[in-house]
Amino acid sequence: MKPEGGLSPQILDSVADGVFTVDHQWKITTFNRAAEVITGISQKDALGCPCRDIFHSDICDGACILKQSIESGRPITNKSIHIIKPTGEKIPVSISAAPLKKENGEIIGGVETFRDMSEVTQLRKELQKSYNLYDIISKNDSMQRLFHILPDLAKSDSTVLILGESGTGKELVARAVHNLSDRNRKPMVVVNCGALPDTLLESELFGYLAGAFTDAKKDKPGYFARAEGGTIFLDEIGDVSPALQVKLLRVLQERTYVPLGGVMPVKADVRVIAATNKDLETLVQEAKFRQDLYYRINIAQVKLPSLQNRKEDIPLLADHFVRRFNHLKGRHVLGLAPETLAILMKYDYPGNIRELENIIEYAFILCHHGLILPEHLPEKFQSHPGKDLHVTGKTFKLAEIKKAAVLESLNRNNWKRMAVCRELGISKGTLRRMIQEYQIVEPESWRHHES
Ligand SMILES: Nc1ncnc2c1ncn2[C@@H]1O[C@H](COP(=O)(O)OP(=O)(O)OP(=O)(O)O)[C@@H](O)[C@H]1O
Repeated sequence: MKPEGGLSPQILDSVADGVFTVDHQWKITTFNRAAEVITGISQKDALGCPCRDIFHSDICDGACILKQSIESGRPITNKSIHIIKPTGEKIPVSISAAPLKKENGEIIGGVETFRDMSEVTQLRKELQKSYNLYDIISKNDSMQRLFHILPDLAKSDSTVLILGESGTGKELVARAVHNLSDRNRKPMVVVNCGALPDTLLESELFGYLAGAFTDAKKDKPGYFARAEGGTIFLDEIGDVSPALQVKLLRVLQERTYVPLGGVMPVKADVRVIAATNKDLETLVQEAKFRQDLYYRINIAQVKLPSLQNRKEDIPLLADHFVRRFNHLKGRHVLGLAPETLAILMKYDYPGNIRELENIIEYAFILCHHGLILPEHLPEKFQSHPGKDLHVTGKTFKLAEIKKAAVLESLNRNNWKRMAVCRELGISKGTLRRMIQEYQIVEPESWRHHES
């Protein structure tokens, strides 16, 4: 029998993709052979069931693509989601949805096709393994070369100098060198040399003995002592004063240092990794950085490219941060919508990877499930603030987006306003003003609840 909407079961069964149709009550009216194979549910059991009972997908609550397509009257293609089989197995699928129309144009339900992506996902995972070394993610050529040499560099025990703009992953690379080295059972101590005044930095690095100064009641070990047997990471080495540079040179040359207030040198079995976002050669020419120290630390040099120069990494890194924040915040955000990725690919990232990470963290404030859309990005990406935004072909006003975010959060949190403020990161006063401005009315059913 040919179901309403004109889809012939014989033709559908010869299609390799899963196909099903639903009526206005989301009850399944067609379910082809491939759908049976992918879901593990027979056509007999599926027909007449609400589609969410069959697919248990991560978008059934809230971000249903089929619903969006039926409501907008437009097809939606190639969205990646997961469905859950009766065995509990989670299957990655790529889905497309379209409204199902009668010949007179009346919408009578929807049709969805889905493709099993398990094999592709497995292959992608294997490929991604080669794009990942101790949480450093990159497919960029120069980074791939770095991945290749890093294990040998780590084992060599020599001093490493890491150069790169702020936020390019210098500390991450230092950690990988430490973890890949034979010192990995001992600590890696991180020192931000630019953050402390000179005298304090010296006592923090080398420690002091009781009586070294008025407040020194007892001996205090410094960072070098704490890193004994392990690694010290001297970040912002370009900011160290000339006086302290002499003392660092001594540690590197003689492997000893003298704590403040002491006379006897103490042995230091510590590997030094230094990093800077400054141009050390220029500092040497300007006599602001000692040449002999520069030669001592510049034995093995690692240069990290800016994100601007490895834009091919943006999709990988964005995916990585989505996974990380899903894990940290217990969410099920699916990833970036193609139009969001297009916006992020065009941006310059003066703050490099740290800035991309912050952008994704911000998007998690507004996006709770489904895909990260352009309106979830920080204000600077909203191309015409106050004017219309174009999202997936539909036109929204910025105010409409904010209203939708507030309304969605109120409903999600059962109109508990404190919870909404926490979720959206706004004050109670701001929420009150937004409710008034957007004329949001609390439904009758919640009035008697505490808010
Ligand atoms: N290649 C990468 N893959 C995954 N995450 C990265 C990568 N590079 C940097 N990050 C992340 O970006 C953030 C900044 O990295 P990191 O602190 O290592 O940069 P940095 O160059 O040391 O910055 P600064 O010079 O400001 O100290 C961290 O959260 C780090 O985990």
